[in-house]
Formats: sequence, structure tokens, C-alpha cells
Amino acid sequence: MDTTATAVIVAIDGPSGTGKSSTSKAVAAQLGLSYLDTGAQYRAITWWMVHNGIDITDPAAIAAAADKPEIVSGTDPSAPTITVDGTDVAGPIRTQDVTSKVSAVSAVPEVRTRITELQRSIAAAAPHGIVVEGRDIGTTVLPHADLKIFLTASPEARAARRSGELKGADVNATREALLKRDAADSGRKVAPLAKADDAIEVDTSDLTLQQVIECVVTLVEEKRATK
Ligand SMILES: Nc1ncnc2c1ncn2[C@@H]1O[C@H](COP(=O)(O)OP(=O)(O)O)[C@@H](O)[C@H]1O
Ligand SMILES: Nc1ccn([C@@H]2O[C@H](COP(=O)(O)OP(=O)(O)O)[C@@H](O)[C@H]2O)c(=O)n1
Repeated sequence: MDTTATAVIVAIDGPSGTGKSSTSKAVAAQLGLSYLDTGAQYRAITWWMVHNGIDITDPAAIAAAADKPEIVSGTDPSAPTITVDGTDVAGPIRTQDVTSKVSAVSAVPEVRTRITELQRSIAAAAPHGIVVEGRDIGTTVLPHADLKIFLTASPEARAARRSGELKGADVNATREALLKRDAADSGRKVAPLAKADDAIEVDTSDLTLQQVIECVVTLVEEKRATK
């Protein structure tokens, strides 16, 4: 059977702490779709640059190395994986050090070209469709996605969620770090963080995670019914 005709492609974008990862994983698991965390890929290439002593303040050095690491993403929403040259980096990519450097690395056009190609090939290979989350999925990576969602939330709600995860982290410092990363991601020249014109915006500040999941599942099911 040709499943590609019925495969549904969902793009979920938005800034940090709006609920992209939790929502995308749950929606994909519930609907039998694959799942791709594109932020994890940018974190993985950043981890590799740091690990290999590349000067991340030097865009030319980053560009020259952009082709070297082999990044592999496992797309099962119940057990997503990420490896670089065969090493499991799921833990190391979440350190504060990588978080503070990822916006600089992901702004380099050669890095984006490489990772964007990888993302498109993963989406095209997903047998029943995929939920892809990131910053530029609806605008650049998958502009023909069947459904585009742009999640937002107040900086206060996002900082409270993130500092809840990073046990003991100061909520004001977390808020400042989030806003700094938003500004870098929204201000870069190539594929900035942006809402696609045809994306549906959902403000999650006053919604529970379960409410957001239900909202997105309903939207995907409506799309699937009319495909
Ligand atoms: N609507 C929500 N209400 C409360 N907490 C949420 C909500 N959505 C997500 N969270 C929590 O906030 C944190 C960040 O969510 P995450 O999905 O990682 O966001 P993102 O991928 O956009 O950075 C997680 O601990 C998650 O459980
Ligand atoms: N599609 C994407 C996804 C992430 N990124 C970059 O990767 C960083 C980390 O993304 P992430 O989704 O893991 O961030 P969090 O929401 O987990 O904080 C972002 O701040 C961006 O700099 C990007 O440029 N494009």
C-alpha cells in the first residue's frame, strides 16, 4: 500500500518552554506518527563543535566543520534518540554550556543547510507521517506541511516551566537566558524563529499540557479526514 499519500506532516514551532517537545511527542505517540526534535540536532552539532575544540565565536570555523559530524535521530516518539558519530549524546546536549552556545552555532548558514537537508530526508521517509518541532519548520524546512502550529507562552510561564526542570535554577536568571536566546534565534539572517503566515497560533500560558495535546490532536485528525 502506498502510505505516503496518507502520511500527514505536522510542523510545530515556537520559542523555548512553550511546550513543543512534550506536545509533539504525545501527539505523535497518540496518532502513530514519527517524531523529530530538530532542536536536539542543533544541540548535537553544537556539542560536537565544543567537544572538538572548534571556536564557536568564529562562524568561518563552524562553517568549515559543519559537514563533519554524523548526526542520527531516532524518531519513535516513545523513545527518541540522538547520536553523533555513534555516541549517544541525549544527556550532554542538555547542559547549560551547550544551551548557551547553540544559538551561535545554529545561526551559521552552512550548519542550517546541512541540518535542514537531514530534516527533510527524515520527514520524507516517515511511513505514516511525522510531527517535526523546532523554530523554522513551518517557514523553511517543511513549507508544505499539512498542519502548522506556532506555540507561544508568556516569558513568566516559560521561565517557571524551565526552572522547574532545572532543579534549583533561579527563575529570573532562567527568564533572562530564555529571552536572550529568543532574540538571537529571531534576529538571525537565515531561517529565523518565526510564525508561518498559515500557522495556527496557540498561547499555552493558561492551558495545561493535556489541553494543548488535545487541541493539536483534534487539528491533526481534522486534517487527516480531509486529505
Ligand atoms: N501547557 C503546559 N503547562 C504547564 N507545563 C507545561 C506545559 N507544556 C509544557 N510544560 C512543561 O514545561 C516544560 C518545557 O516544555 P517543553 O515541551 O520541553 O517545551 P519546548 O520544547 O517548547 O522547549 C516541560 O517540563 C513540560 O512538562
Ligand atoms: N528548527 C530549529 C530548532 C532549534 N534551533 C536552535 O536550537 C536551539 C535549541 O532548540 P531546542 O528546541 O532544543 O530548545 P529548547 O526549547 O529545548 O530550549 C534553539 O535555541 C535554536 O538556536 C534552530 O535554530 N532551529
